[in-house]
Amino acid sequence: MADETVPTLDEWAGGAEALERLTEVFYRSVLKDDLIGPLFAHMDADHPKFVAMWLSEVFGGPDRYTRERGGYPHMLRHHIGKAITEPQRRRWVSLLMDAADEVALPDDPEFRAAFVGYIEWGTRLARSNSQPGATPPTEAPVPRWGWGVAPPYQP
Ligand code: HEM
Repeated sequence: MADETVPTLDEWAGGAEALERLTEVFYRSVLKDDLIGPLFAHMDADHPKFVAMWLSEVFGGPDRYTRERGGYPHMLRHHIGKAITEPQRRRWVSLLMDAADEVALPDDPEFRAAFVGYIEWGTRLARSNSQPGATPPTEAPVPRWGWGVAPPYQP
């Protein structure tokens, strides 16, 4: 059973609003980036909102991406065949971390460790699922990410 006294990562981050601010700033810099900008040239204007919904659900918030956007299968379809390279993955991570600082997501060690842990995991899956001939599972729940070994420090 979840420990009710420990906030979710979504709550700690500031909820949907904070994650939307994050993805707005992030995709603004992605679009200007030489290495990964071209991959996103035709993205939906609401793409930042959809990715914020995904992140909020992963981090323990409401299951809006599953209910309103098609869940894991829909997200997966967007990565299939994109042949994301390791330098592109690293740039994606790096720009997201810059955006996290810019919008002032909580910068305590516990939150950032959990946040970067999911982002490393998720981007490595996105890269491998995007390779030609990849056969990732086509059905799966949206993953749920928690604090791991270091919940918020409470003296
Ligand atoms: C934790 C890592 C990642 C997450 C959570 C994530 C999440 C998502 C989601 C939710 C969508 C679908 C949005 C929708 O519902 O319309 C999407 C699409 C996409 N993602 Fe990712 N992604 C990740 C990593 C990456 C990486 C590393 C790249 C490439 C460097 C990438 C490239 C794309 C592209 C090109 C699309 C389609 C954009 C379009 O609409 O044209 N993603 N991603």
